[in-house]
Amino acid sequence: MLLEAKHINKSFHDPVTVPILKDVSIEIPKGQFTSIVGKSGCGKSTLLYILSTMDTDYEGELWIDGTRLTGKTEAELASVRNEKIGFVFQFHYLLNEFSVLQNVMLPGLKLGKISPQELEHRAIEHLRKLGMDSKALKKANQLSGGEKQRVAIARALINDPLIIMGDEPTGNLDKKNTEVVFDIFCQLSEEYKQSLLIVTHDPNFAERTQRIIEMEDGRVIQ
Ligand SMILES: Nc1ncnc2c1ncn2[C@@H]1O[C@H](COP(=O)(O)OP(=O)(O)OP(=O)(O)O)[C@@H](O)[C@H]1O
Repeated sequence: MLLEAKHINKSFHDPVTVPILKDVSIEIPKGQFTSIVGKSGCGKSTLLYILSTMDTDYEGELWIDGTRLTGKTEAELASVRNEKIGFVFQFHYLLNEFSVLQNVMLPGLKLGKISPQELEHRAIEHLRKLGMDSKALKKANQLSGGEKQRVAIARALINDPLIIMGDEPTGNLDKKNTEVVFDIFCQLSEEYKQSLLIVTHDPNFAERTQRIIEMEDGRVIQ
C-alpha cells in the first residue's frame, strides 16, 4: 500500500470546536489514479493536507510507503515531502523571475541527490513529455495559465515522486486547458504508472480516474 490513513479525525477551533473530518480511513495502492470528490466544504482539501503531511494537527494515523508518519518531526516530514510527494496546486506558484527550466529543477536542487547536469537533463525530459521543452528558457511570467500549470506538473515530477497530489489543479483554468491538464494526468497514469491523488469538484475529470473517493460532511461515503 502506498498510502494509508487510519481513522483520521480533525476539528477546527474557531472559536468553538467544529469537527471537519470524521473517522476517515483510506488506502491507496501504488500506481492508482484516484480522485477525491464532494460538495464544497465537505473536507476534501483538509484531508489532502493531512495526507500530504503538510497538516499534522489531527487524530489518527498516516502511513506512506510503509512508514508511519504521524508523530514525526517537521524536519522528517519535510524530507518525506521532498523525496516522495509531488504537489500541484490550483495556483502554480512558479517563480516568475526564473526560467521554466530553473523552476522545474528547483525541488531537485533542494533535494541535492543528483548533479545539476543530470537534473537539467531530467527536467528537459519532463518538459518534453508535457510539450513544454520549447519554452524551457522562457521566464515563467511569459507563459499562459495552462502552460504554467504544465510546468508546475513537470516540477512536481522532478524528484520521481511516489505520488503526485493535486488540490483542484485545474480550478484556475479554462475548459480547453483543463482538458490538456486532465490528458496529462491520464498519460502519466497510463504510460508511466504514476500514482496520482487529485481533489476535484469536476465530475468529468473524476470519471476519468481509476477510483473515486466520494466525501460528504467530513466522511468518506463511497
Ligand atoms: N483554518 C480553518 N479554520 C476554520 N475552519 C476551516 C479552516 N479551513 C477549513 N475550514 C472549514 O472546514 C470545512 C472543510 O473545508 P475544506 O477546504 O477541506 O473543504 P473542501 O471540500 O476542500 O471545499 P472546496 O471544494 O470548497 O474547496 C469547511 O467548512 C471550512 O469552512
